[in-house]
Amino acid sequence: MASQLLSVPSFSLLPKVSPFHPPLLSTPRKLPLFHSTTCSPLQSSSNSRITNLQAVTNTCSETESNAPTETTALTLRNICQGFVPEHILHRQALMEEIGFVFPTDIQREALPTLFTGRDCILHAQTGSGKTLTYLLLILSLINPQRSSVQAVVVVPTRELGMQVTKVARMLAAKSTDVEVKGCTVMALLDGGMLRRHKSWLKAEPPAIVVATVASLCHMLEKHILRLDSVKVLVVDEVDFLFYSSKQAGPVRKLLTSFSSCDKRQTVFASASIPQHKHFVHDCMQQKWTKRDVVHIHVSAITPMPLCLLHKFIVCGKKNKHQVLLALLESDAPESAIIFVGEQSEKSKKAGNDPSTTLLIEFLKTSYNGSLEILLLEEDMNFNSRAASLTEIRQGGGFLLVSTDIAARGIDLPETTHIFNFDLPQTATDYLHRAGRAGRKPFSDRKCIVTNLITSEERFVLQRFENELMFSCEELML
Ligand SMILES: Nc1ncnc2c1ncn2[C@@H]1O[C@H](COP(=O)(O)OP(=O)(O)OP(=O)(O)O)[C@@H](O)[C@H]1O
Repeated sequence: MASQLLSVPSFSLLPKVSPFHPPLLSTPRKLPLFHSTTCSPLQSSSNSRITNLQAVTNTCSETESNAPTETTALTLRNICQGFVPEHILHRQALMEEIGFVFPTDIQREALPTLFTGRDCILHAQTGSGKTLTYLLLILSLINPQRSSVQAVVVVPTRELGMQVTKVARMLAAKSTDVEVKGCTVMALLDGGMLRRHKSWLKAEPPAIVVATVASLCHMLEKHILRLDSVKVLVVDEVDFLFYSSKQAGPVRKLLTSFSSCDKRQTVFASASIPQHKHFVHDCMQQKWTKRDVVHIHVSAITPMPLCLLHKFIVCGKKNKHQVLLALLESDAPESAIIFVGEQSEKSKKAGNDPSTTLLIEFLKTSYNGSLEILLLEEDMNFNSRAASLTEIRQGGGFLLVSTDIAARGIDLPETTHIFNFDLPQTATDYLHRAGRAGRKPFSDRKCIVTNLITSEERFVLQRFENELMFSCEELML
């Protein structure tokens, strides 16, 4: 089994410097373009891999998962029965209304392992349902009768935290037909009202806390929150947090000083784990996880969803706005996100307007379509950021201009088009931006990612194509 998959080209995003381990290669490997057919949701995923590092004693060999062959009728309920409380599985909202009937590949591969209590690294494409995977584990472990924090989910941004909290509350809500206490979920996020949270934590600790790193560490350092009763600690977008100069230190402290890996189940999730073998090794060495951590890698040879079609158009910097307008008219997206690069410090100092502002102003005067134009960027205050996303969530039909703040984890399933008005900095950023579209796990619908580039940027896009193994079709002006 172990050797079978070793010949498959391994996907690995290579950052310039790894916070996990010194880089092995300084330049990205040029990989052949490789396409494979997507796994039907009901088939076992032939390109998924599960690595158990203890079993293979540091060789980082990868074994094909032994997913059952007769999975045709396997439902989420089948997988969760006996682990997740019946009243949650019974809830109409979970199974039918929301449409969570069949498991996605990562849910089918990971849940049985997670239910055994093993630490896991969930490594699967954007929009593949990693959130529901770890939330179902959490619901299988917590006791609503106990008044203590039993699960913590750490996220990189307030926006992602709000989204995860919403899903957790929906799943954990008190059932109407049975006498079972619902679980409380606290959102402990940057920009939140920490004073109110302090009183809440003292009066009646919630069972689940969804937190940004800074807010969580603040509460831990002030001894307002303790992790003694925590059974499961999830770090979502784990690579992003480890690469963030501000957040990496506090995350490590959280994993090793504020709590011990021996006393909790640890789950890491992301669609991109650069140099994942080193990362798994470091997880064990640094005691971020136990030594029998399992790396569950779904769609290892197709890092981006195959329902995404990638295009590019070469244009001059000066006519980018007009080209975008023409694309919006010709493509007529149902909902779209336009990603714009962050303003440089130099440009800020020179007193220039950020590109986001310029683009919003241009669209407001020139775009005649029916989509509502919205803005999301770091420099907005937290209330305006929340308002932008709330407006979006009330039904699609949006044209969201955003920096990379919307690139990680944000789930807007109505998004049909992504426009990279400015190219992202890295292939990993490309993967996450593109992955804001194509987020309906069982849909065949194609979504489009269009890159507006100058002729000098063509080689950068080609590098992304090689690293992420996709190909981009050229559009002519
Ligand atoms: N079993 C399922 N059946 C149908 N839809 C599902 C299922 N599981 C998850 N989804 C939906 O799929 C979408 C993507 O899920 P989710 O946000 O968890 O993706 P993700 O893997 O965390 O992506 P990312 O890496 O971008 O954060 C959500 O809208 C979610 O409701």
